[in-house]
Amino acid sequence: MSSNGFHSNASRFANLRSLFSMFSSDLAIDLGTANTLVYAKSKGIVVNEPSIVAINKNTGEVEAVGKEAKEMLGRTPGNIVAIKPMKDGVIADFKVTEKMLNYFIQKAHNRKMLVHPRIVIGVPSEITQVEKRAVMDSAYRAKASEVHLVEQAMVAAIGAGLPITEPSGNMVVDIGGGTTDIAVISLSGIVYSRSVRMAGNQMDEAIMNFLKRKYNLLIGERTAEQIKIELGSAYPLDKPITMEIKGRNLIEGVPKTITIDDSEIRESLGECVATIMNAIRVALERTPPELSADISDRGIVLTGGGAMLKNLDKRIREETGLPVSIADDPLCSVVLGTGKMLSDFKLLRKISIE
Ligand SMILES: Nc1ncnc2c1ncn2[C@@H]1O[C@H](COP(=O)(O)OP(=O)(O)OP(=O)(O)O)[C@@H](O)[C@H]1O
Repeated sequence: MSSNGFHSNASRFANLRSLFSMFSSDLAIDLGTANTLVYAKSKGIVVNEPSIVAINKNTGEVEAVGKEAKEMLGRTPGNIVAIKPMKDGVIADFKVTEKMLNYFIQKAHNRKMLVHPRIVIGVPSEITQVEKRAVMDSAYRAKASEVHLVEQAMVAAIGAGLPITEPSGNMVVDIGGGTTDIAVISLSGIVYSRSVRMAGNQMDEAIMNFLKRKYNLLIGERTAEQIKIELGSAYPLDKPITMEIKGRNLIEGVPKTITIDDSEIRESLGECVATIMNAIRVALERTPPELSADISDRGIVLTGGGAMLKNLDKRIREETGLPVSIADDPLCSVVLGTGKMLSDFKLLRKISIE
């Protein structure tokens, strides 16, 4: 063979290989109520943005997605609406979810139009058949070649590094934006799982309602979330903290600033935290005794953004008497666990829920 022939064969091979890798750029997605994260095989997390889309009402065109759209939340002019297409962990607005998914998939692939990835998506455990279909159809329409669904709590446990393939009990509580997913896992199987529609978003709403009721102060969603993150807690703090809050007085109709402390916000979150505590208690009651013994040794692992609510771990420890730990990177546990499935098809087949 001439050296030219060799070179052209070699370069053809290289082209084929790069074409193949382009087509095999599989993705793992945590399609969350609050945030969508995308993990690309061999690259890691390539998208981590709020699940928000800004749409121009006149043209129907997407104006912005993710971080840029979040900036617009509550500040849009009349012709633009900022939409959160996911509610309670599932699709509330099919069309907008599809647009968002399509945008993030293109972004993950640097806008190479020809890519048809296999996609693994983490969904809440109590998702209905109709909701499952909707998630899958959105991914297929966003040009996926294959779509697999996995339970968020299962992949959160994998992402948090729990030894889920061993014959011993592991308990994970994933507190996201729309749902809290609780699971007891052993031998790669879910022994018990429950998804309650009580998580970060409902905490934001509780703060908004509390300030409206007690101080006649109207605040936006973004401010409520900031208050929760800075001041919110589930158990008394060692050092009390206060915060200045700006909003609109409902009676006078003018901007107003008030100062509140952590105890008031803890009180406003009381019902939300109690609902999560109750779901954990029920999960512990329904766990078979052998696995209960494992859990009392290993404890409960918390994942999801809500796991970072101040002293939530302490509150769960106090009320259950069990060891409680927070995953190293709670906001990324689901996508990291889902990402691991891209190179472990045997485990994926076992845990896939379609
Ligand atoms: N430090 C913090 N304290 C309390 N809550 C927090 C903190 N940081 C983030 N959060 C909350 O975590 C939530 C987002 O968590 P996450 O990204 O895990 O949810 P998600 O996957 O989008 O939702 P879901 O799993 O319900 O679909 C938001 O409600 C956010 O306000």
